[in-house]
Amino acid sequence: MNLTKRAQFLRWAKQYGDIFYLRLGLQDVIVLNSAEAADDLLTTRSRIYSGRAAPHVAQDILSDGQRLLFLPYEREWKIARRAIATAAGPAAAKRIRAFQEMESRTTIFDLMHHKSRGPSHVQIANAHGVPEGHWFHLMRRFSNSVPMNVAYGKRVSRIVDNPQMDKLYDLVENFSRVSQPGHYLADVVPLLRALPDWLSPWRVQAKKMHEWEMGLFGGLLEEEKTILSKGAARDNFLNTYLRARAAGGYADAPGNGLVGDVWMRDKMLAYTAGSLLEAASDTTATALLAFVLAMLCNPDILQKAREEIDSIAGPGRMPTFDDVERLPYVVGCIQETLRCRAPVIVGVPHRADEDDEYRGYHIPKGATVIGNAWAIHMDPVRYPDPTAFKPERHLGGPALRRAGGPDPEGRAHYAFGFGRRFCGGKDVAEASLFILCARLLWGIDFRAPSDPATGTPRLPDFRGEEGTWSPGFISTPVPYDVEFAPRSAEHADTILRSFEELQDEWRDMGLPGDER
Ligand code: HEM
Repeated sequence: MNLTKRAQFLRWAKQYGDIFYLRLGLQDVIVLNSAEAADDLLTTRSRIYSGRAAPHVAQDILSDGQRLLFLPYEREWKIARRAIATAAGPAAAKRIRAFQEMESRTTIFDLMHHKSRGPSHVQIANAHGVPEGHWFHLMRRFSNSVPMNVAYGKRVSRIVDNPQMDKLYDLVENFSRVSQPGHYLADVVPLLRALPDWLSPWRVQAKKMHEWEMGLFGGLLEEEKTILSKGAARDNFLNTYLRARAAGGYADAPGNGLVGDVWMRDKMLAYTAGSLLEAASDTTATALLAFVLAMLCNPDILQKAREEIDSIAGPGRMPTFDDVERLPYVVGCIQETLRCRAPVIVGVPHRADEDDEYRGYHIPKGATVIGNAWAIHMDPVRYPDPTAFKPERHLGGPALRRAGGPDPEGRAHYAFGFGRRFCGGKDVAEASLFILCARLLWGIDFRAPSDPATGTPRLPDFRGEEGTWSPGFISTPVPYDVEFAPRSAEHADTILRSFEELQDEWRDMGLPGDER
């Protein structure tokens, strides 16, 4: 969604109240702008509102109907989602913490050594328009390495020359662009779908994009199958699934959809594993980049968060997951980042699968229903002074601080969505954010470079809109420069020692060490 449309949505929310109706082409669209309306429909009545209003070109052609995010609320989605829960649900998230802990040590080491390469590096734009050598890539490496490990048992060990990671970020950006409502006329005018290929360049283009996506997702599936054919049983989503499917009698299951009504066939499996990658990488990276910006724009809050960390961990010891209950203000900073700038800024649209009535309005079957996270997060009743960054809003006890879940009571924010379509990796995401943000605050001094002419920090405005955040489905900060350094010689020593020990730990796990 571009900036103008986003601003328009908020203006309409202010003008027309917490629920309004739009017509986009032939599509009925209902926008829910308050927590109450979104909870009432998307959570309490989730039996009706868990479908997806999938754009025809992005789902039926580009994804060949296999992308989890846009699957209708039917059998295929339930099977895929159950499989994801075993790999990234709350129980799995506890196991994944060990890997996140290790990757955070690498990232802290990388940040400590990061040097901006000066103005010339800005010329070489890498994946997603981020300059080569920019610190954004350090956060993206971390955010991509976690789901790479969950889905495929791999890790991203380099900070440059990661073709699979670059392609993934390109793929997410492309998908985010082409799945915008109305991007293709054929999305809103179904008659056009009957035209032959020679009159439908959009279809030919989308089929090519599908082949390009399968180059990544299908290639990763084939790699894992080859590993498995040599007898290697590994503890990752694909390997575990392929073994279970073989035990269920379907070692080979080419094609789309399900086999035996229970198992995903290959293409669906490739897309489901790929969904883990695409759902986890850019969202987590965006939250991390927004967190750093929020801290830089609010030095008093940064100072307070540091003091909390310093009160529990000295320079000789990094904070760990066991410290989470003792760091409520740091957790509050993370929650407040997600509230002020939810990465999926207006949420992923749901679909009404039946006719319904709500507060005297008729909601027709097939309507797109949007839980507008942005408007909910800017509601001055729920969040007084909503544009201000106030971590203390979230200090209301463990449930409120940690919540973000499908429970409508006491939620800190709605950045992870609604009801049965609620984010499939929320616990993994929260753990990634906690461990990296806590360690960043603990060990690294970070500041915006000063403008040589004025002497003031050169920084986009966290509360601004134009020029700070990218347009699109995922609203990420545009690249901004930061200078990083260890907070003290003792902190540097701890980070270095931990990084050196880590190399043996990677080897023991059969994973590549950090190539620096
Ligand atoms: C800060 C990080 C993240 C944010 C803000 C985020 C947010 C979201 C949102 C808003 C949705 C759509 C919910 C709805 O339709 O109401 C979603 C879906 C999903 N997320 Fe996340 N997510 C994050 C990280 C992750 C991670 C780390 C994983 C996996 C390890 C993950 C897996 C998924 C999956 C599989 C879905 C698809 C749900 C479906 O359509 O059934 N997400 N996420």
